[in-house]
Amino acid sequence: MDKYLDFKDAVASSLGIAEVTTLEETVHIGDSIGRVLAQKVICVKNLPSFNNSAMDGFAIKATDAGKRLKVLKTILAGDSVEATLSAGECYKIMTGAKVPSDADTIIPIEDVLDYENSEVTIKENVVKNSCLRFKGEEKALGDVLFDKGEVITSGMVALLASQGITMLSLYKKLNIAVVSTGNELKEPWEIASDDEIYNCNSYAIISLLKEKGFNATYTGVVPDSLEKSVEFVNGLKSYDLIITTGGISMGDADYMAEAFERNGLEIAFHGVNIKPGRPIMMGKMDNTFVMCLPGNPLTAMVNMHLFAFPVLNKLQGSLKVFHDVDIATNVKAFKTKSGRVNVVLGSYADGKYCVTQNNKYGSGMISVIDASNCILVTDESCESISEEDSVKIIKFNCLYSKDQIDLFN
Ligand SMILES: Nc1nc2c(c(=O)[nH]1)N[C@H]1C(S)=C(S)[C@@H](COP(=O)(O)OP(=O)(O)OC[C@H]3O[C@@H](n4cnc5c(N)ncnc54)[C@H](O)[C@@H]3O)O[C@H]1N2
Ligand code: MOO
Repeated sequence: MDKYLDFKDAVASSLGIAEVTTLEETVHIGDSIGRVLAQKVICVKNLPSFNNSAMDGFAIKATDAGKRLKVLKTILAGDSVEATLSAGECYKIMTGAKVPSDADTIIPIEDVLDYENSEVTIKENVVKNSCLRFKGEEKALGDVLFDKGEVITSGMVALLASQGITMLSLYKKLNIAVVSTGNELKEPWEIASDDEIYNCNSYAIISLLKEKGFNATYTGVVPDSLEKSVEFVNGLKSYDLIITTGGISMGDADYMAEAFERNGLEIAFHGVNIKPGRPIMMGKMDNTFVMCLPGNPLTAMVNMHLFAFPVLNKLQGSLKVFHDVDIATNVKAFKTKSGRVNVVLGSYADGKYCVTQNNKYGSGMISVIDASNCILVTDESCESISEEDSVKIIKFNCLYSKDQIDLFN
């Protein structure tokens, strides 16, 4: 960790080595929400698949405008119909019902002049084809509905179901190991003395991964021993991704970098010119992506939001890799230290961003993560953000974008 890498280079480098998972599985559309498509989806049923009425009313020929017509029959949604109109006739028709080929216009029931004894008078001004939905006008056979890499939304499920498509090829969910390090850690269900602390990182990270649609397995705490760390890491090689916290800085018990290197890790970077998160390390060990985050709880969570999710999105096969930002008005001025990238915790509501604790908090703190719902990133030249400044923020529950957006303020 001799030289700290530029933030943008670190992001580019981590995304550069992240390869989309190759494993796929077939999943029912009912269980597909938030998952990533591993196939293209082509339109197999015209949408709509027959000409139909958009309103309850009368199906007429536009040339019969102004005439009094006999209502030949009533067509309900689902009825099969044949063209049987004679001169001076029309159909009564319901929303969604098939329009016979001898009618070209629908007049809503509230727009006819009078309707009694199976006869109806049509107004003079009639626009041909009005209130008629044409076969294939929305999507036609052979159209590409979705590309590989789209993340399934409820709107997509509606379209898939409307096509009679129930089973999808999706990328298998990544197999993620979440690891903590350090002899000082006790699990939350154990008794911790005053000299010991509870492991909060693993539980927080797994919860955050779940919030964003990923699954993860907690694989335990690596003790402060190089030998044991090497052995522990060796046992994690079947995972697609390993996320560790702690043991990655310069302390006497910081063994993570060496333990992974001894297991064949190719380091993409170790140390980034950013606060919090300076000691972060990423790399690849054969086909396993490795993220070693600093142990400070605030740093670990902020690094997850900023560094981890773009990589996770790419590994999972999503086309939407990059953070989407929201624009907010800053309500309270605050200072940042120039010469490095800063990640500033804050709260967003009603179009406004408010910095957490005047940006005066330590990386070891835990409560400030809960007191915030977004981050803001400042570049190396930034020394302060003023009241009323328009700022770019990344919400903890942000969406992701296909395009890389400049995050800096
Ligand atoms: N001489 C230097 N010292 C430090 C530097 C540096 O550049 N030079 N960097 C500092 C920065 S920045 C950070 S961040 C920390 C990160 O250090 P590590 O990643 O090695 O983390 P640890 O030392 O193992 O732990 C730090 C802190 O976090 C607590 N921790 C660790 N794991 C958990 C967990 N699962 N749940 C709750 N808390 C955890 C741990 O007890 C420590 O208090 O290094 C600075 N030092
Ligand atoms: O990454 Mo550390 O948390 O900057 O103190």
